[in-house]
Amino acid sequence: MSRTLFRTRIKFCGMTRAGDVRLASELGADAVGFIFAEGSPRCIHAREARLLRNALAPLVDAVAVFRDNAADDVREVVKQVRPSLLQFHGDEDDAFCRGFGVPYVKAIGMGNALVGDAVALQVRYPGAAAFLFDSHGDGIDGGSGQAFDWSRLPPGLVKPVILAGGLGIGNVFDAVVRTLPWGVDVSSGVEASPGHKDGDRMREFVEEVRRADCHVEPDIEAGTAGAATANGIKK
Ligand SMILES: O=C(O)c1ccccc1NCC(=O)[C@H](O)[C@H](O)COP(=O)(O)O
Repeated sequence: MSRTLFRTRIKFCGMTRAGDVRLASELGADAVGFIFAEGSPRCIHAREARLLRNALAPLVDAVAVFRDNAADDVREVVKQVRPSLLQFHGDEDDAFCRGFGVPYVKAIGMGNALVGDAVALQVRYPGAAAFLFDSHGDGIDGGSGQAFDWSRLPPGLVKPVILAGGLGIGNVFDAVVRTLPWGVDVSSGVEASPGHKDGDRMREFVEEVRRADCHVEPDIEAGTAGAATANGIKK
């Protein structure tokens, strides 16, 4: 697809306030994330997420984020919140992730030394709708605000790639131009404090992603270097 016609998808994660959800919708975000991972400062109850979901505009996805939650917890969230996507950050296998009748995204922790190549990931998670690469692993948690080395993204993935981990106003332009992901996911980088988003940062983040979408590297346009992206989609 021509880069000029491509729009990098944006997910704002770790929502805890209806006003932030509403603003995300108005800014043109594609999705917001609700965290159900125990121990996260952004963790909310299914009942709260259900109310937050009602603040979401039509055509914006609600994503429910888990880390090794019990199947009953996931079922309860699916029932109450009706997310359009599930996102799994723990050691869940494909059978578990597929077991709820909702498409899922598998988060891959780039903090781990051994991530596996594209083939290994796709064989391990054949049901995944997309892979989200984040910085967690080796003592680092999801939503850490830490970036990883983007050159470690496994090339040749057929499924869409969502880039996460330490993105913010200062680096998301470079991140998009260098890795050409299907989408970007941010939490800490647009926050005033954990779970409380900063409206100005959210707006600037969207502007930076859109600026990157309009920025066509000559070598990418000519199809010489970097045209085949981490997610295998030529833009
Ligand atoms: O955000 C959390 O607190 C969290 C805790 C446990 C598992 C996942 C979590 N976040 C989910 C995410 O989608 C990403 O990790 C996040 O958007 C990227 O975080 P950040 O580096 O803060 O931008």
